[in-house]
Formats: sequence, structure tokens, C-alpha cells
Amino acid sequence: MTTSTRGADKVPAVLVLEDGRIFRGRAYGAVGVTFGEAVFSTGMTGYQETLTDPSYHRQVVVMTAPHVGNTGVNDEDPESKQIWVAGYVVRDPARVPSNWRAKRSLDEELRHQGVVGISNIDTRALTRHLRERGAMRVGIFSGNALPDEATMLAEVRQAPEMKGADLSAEVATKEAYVVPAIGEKRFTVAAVDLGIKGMTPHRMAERGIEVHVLPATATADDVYAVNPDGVFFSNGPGDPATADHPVSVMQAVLERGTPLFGICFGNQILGRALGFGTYKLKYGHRGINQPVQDRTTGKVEVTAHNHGFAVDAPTDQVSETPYGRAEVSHVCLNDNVVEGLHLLDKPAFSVQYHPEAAAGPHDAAYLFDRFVSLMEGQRA
Ligand SMILES: NC(=O)CC[C@H](N)C(=O)O
Repeated sequence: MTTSTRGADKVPAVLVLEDGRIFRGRAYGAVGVTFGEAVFSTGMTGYQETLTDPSYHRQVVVMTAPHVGNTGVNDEDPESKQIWVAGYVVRDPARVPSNWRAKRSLDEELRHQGVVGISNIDTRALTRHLRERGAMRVGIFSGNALPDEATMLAEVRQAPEMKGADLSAEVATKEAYVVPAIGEKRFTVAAVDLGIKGMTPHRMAERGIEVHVLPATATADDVYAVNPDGVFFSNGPGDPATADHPVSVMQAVLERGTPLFGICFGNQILGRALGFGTYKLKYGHRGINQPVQDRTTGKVEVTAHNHGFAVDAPTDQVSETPYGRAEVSHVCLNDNVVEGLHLLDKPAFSVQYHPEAAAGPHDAAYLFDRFVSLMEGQRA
């Protein structure tokens, strides 16, 4: 694959942060205007999985890796049917993508899907700025006739904030669908789609699970209508403080004692279901090399993250909750943020990071086996 994108990057573009800092570069992907929350990801591979992760809905993703697009775009790696990021920021895009699986260039794909990006800016300076000042609203404006800086800044400051955003229903499936078990079917799982990544049902299917993916609006009756051996709550965009409906559905599942597993947004929902709060991190965790300790085994795993919020639970004691005793099972070794929860008296647990790990390390794949063990235990 040798499509050159040379020449497509001559259009000027400006990135405007809500605190007034401005970066000037060139258009990348679609030419136009976009707004979102500026966040940075430190993953050096897996840009297709990042772009198509529904949890990035309404976020403008800054890549800290300086060269992006080297392997083009293939048809196998997307995590969902479309690119979800609101905008894309790279320093030095590949001019000639090269990979045996590539079907087109990343620049072409962004243009095709109407995703506005910017290239040729100092992404290291931008990342340091976000790290010091925190994630904030941003606008990317590209084209040959751009508004003046004051006008652009005023528009950025009118864009909606991530805090308080209720976004799952915007990205989740509208209709239930089934992902069949690979090989012999052993279990049925109801998976509540709050912005699920394709790799998650796949990791379950590999373990003999038939996955019934349900819309974010599914009720407890919808969940139990599939006669599940276990219930799963997915990752997803937005502020977990707004997720009252999935919290109430999860509480019904906890009440019945059905084996339960949550990932990322699902972990935040378990936190809330147990009575803990959630809060916004200064700049979040996004990348594929975050060190997490499983406190139940003492082992450290290298993990994939994409979260801007976290659960506020004590990491040094067992908590009494309406569903029995709960404990923080995993912590991030960089900053001690809660990365997992489990109940001691019921078959329920969750992690804040991504054991499905696409892209990323596979250290945490054992968590899907733990879910299977809970379902086996319930049958025994
Ligand atoms: N990947 C996710 O599920 C993210 C959860 C939530 N939207 C957050 O930013 O923390």
C-alpha cells in the first residue's frame, strides 16, 4: 500500500485550548471545525483501536507518539463501526503508510469519516500543558480562512464540558445482538453496552460464552430475559456520575447475586452501586503501559487504560456496603488510583482498565477467566 498523502497537509489549522493557549499547524484528516475535551494517549501502537473506542466520544485525542499512521488503516483492527474521537492531534503523520494489511492511509480514513485533525504541532509541549493544567476543552479549526483568535476562543468556551456528560446512549447499540460462543457454548452472558469495544465480547466468546449485547437502556427485566449465567457492564464515554440507570440495573443484579463483571465505566458503575463516589482525574490515564497491582495476588501487571474519572473508595480497608463487604482489588502504581473492586460476599468484581487489551499487553487476560470461574462456582 503506497498511497501518498503528501500535499494533503498544506491547509493551515489551529488548535485552541480553553485557557487561551494556541498551537498552529496543518490540517490532518477532514478540514473543518471540531470541539471536545483535550486528552493525551501515550500508546505507541494501536491508533486504530484508539480512534474507534467509543469511550473517546467527544474527546480530542493527542498522540504523544511522534509518528502516527505508519501502518495505515486495515479492516480488522477497529473496535467499533466508526471513528469516535471528536478530533485527532499528531505531530508527524506518516507520508507513506506501509503494512501488508493496510487498505488506505490514516489521513484518508479520517477524511472519509469526517474527523477533523491537526498535525505538525509540538505535541510534547501540548501534553506537558495538559499534564500541568489538566484536561480541558479544545477546538481545532482548519481551512484557508480562519476566524480571529478571540472568536475561536469564545467558541471553545461555549462547548460542553466532559464533567456531567451523559453519553452512553449516543454510542451504544440500539438493538440487542448476540455474539456466539467460539467452540462449545458453556455460558450465557448479558452484556450491557455502554460503549462496548468489539474485542470484549470476543474475549468472552473465546471462553465458550454466548454474549447477548444489550442497549444501554436495557432494564433488569431485559437482562434476566436472556437467562444469563453472568452479567457484564462495559466501558463507555462520559461522566459516571450521570449513569443512574445502569447503576440501578446493576443493583438489581447484585441483589440477585448473579456473577457480575465490569470494565472501566462498568467499574465506576459498580463503585456507585456500592455507594462510593466518583471524581474527575486531573488528566486521566490513557495508554497501554500503565502498571497496576492486583492486591489479591500481589502481582503487578502492565495494562491498557482509557479513563478520565475514577472511583473514590478507601484503598486500605474493607468497606461495608449494602451488598456486603467490598475491597479495592487493584491500584495504579503511578498514582494509587482505584483500578479494581471486588465483593467479598457476592460473585462480583470490576476493573478500571482494559483486560481485553486491544491494543495493549495481555497481562490482565486472567480477569476473563476469573469471570468464568465465578460462573462455574455459581453452577457447582
Ligand atoms: N473507557 C471507559 O470506560 C471510560 C469511562 C469514563 N468515561 C472515564 O472517562 O473515566
